[in-house]
Amino acid sequence: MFRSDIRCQPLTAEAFGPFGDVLDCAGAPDKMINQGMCGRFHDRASMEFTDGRAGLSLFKATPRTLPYTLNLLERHPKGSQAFIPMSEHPFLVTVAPDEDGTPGQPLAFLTAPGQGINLHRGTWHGVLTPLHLPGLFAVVDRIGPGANLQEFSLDPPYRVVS
Ligand SMILES: NC(=O)N[C@@H](O)C(=O)O
Ligand code: NI
Repeated sequence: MFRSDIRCQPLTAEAFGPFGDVLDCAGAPDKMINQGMCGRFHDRASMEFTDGRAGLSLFKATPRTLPYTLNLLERHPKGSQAFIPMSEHPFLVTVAPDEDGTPGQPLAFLTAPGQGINLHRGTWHGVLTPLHLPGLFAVVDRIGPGANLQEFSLDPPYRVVS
């Protein structure tokens, strides 16, 4: 029993703007560095780490398959969270607007190969959801005291479809 289906859409900066930043090398670099041998796509994420600091972690997550049962959303009130894939595979990103402290209608995005995301502080999201092995990601998020995780169970769940 599902509440409804959510159809995946391609991840674009415009559609994802209310929820976070898209990290990719679209278009021309902001600057060429290293004697012209490297394009720098400069300062592309709006990161926050309230009462804490930035941490860099590696996640090795189990790949899921579509259709995907979305039964949990969470958010981090004290910090942003960036997921940078360490393989050129698309992954699933699920987010939802906040409606008076609970998540509204979720949206589902499929990344293009090589795209990463930075979730803005407090954005409702599904947990990291790779669709292919190795499920390896670099993650930049808040390291600090106190709780930084609010979870919301979706019962009945949504079904995310391609
Ligand atoms: N809990 C944790 O470190 N990861 C989650 O926040 C997630 O969004 O995957
Ligand atoms: Ni998270």
